[in-house]
Amino acid sequence: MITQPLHGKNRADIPDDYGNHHYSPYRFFSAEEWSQFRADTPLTLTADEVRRLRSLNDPIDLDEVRRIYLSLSRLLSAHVESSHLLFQQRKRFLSLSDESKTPFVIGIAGSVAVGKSTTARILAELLSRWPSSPKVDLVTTDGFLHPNAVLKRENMMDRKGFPESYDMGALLRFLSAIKAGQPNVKAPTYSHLTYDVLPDQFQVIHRPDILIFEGINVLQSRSLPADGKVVPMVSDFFDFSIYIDAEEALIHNWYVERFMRLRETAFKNPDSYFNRYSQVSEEEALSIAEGLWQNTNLKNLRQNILPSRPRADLILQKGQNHLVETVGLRKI
Ligand SMILES: Nc1ncnc2c1ncn2[C@@H]1O[C@H](COP(=O)(O)OP(=O)(O)O)[C@@H](O)[C@H]1O
Ligand SMILES: CC(C)(COP(=O)(O)O)[C@@H](O)C(=O)NCCC(=O)O
Repeated sequence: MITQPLHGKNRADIPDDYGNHHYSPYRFFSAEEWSQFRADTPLTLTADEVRRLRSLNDPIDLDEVRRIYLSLSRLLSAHVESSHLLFQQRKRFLSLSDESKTPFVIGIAGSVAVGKSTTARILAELLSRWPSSPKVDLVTTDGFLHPNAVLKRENMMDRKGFPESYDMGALLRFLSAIKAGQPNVKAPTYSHLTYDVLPDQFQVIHRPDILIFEGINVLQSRSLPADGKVVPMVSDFFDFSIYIDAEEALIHNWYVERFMRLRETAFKNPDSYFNRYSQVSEEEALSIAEGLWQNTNLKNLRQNILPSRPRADLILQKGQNHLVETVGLRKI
């Protein structure tokens, strides 16, 4: 783990597991250095609200919001403001009068169990409390998974989360409608309880100022189709993107710990897809969690998720206890 001050340093100067390149497109900061950039950004969340927003097994508290999220909120505020200015300038340049501003889209990527949902919810809440009171919506990509019936038919149940398990067409159409400023855009939803897409249940997104789009696949590129058609990537629709990172061994622990805690809580619900795992022995449950991690989530992390990290504008690198230790910001 990095202990020396990082301020202004290129990652290339620091020997670590990101590789020893001569040039790094990121500037890395320790959490303490990063926290200084909050300047006078006010803390608008209470300890209770943070507790309500965090996911199971995520110990984030007000200190972490102060250390990491206030600076991030300030940085995002600068990006949103400059995108408004650029929009106005382009409108003048093109002599347009009727074009209206479309949502600022923030993508959040990272492994299963790394804590994307907590980050997404904390950010959504902080951003919506800016003095300008922007309308902030949050959509997760799991709603765009193919239903279990399709995954089973295609023999892909152990590929849930892999690129082919999503309805990419629907996902790109959704983002395209959002960026086109369309009203009442429908996003499909997913239930972790039933482990399936919820048929006929949609989230309606009506012209937000900011959309946070969170999921393991949001920074992945698509392989070019054989017919040579040009297809957009999800990240083409992003104004800013964040990758939540941690060492494989830590995420592995978090996944298994969460599974064992869900066994004591959500899995006990008779409607839970995993209900049977609340009834097996602890040893058996551990081996099931281990199997899901090794055969699906770890493979996906190595093959598809981690390779998308270099596309992020910002990398939040977590250490023990889910706390962010290093922040990498892409150089402009
Ligand atoms: N089997 C499950 N039952 C209930 N909730 C779950 C289950 N798996 C994951 N979750 C919850 O779903 C959310 C998303 O989890 P995940 O996709 O692993 O991403 P992350 O941990 O990065 O937020 C988290 O809040 C997690 O606690
Ligand atoms: C639904 C998920 C793919 C996460 O999807 P996301 O919201 O990031 O698009 C993941 O929670 C999952 O179900 N993985 C499959 C293996 C497992 O049950 O852990």
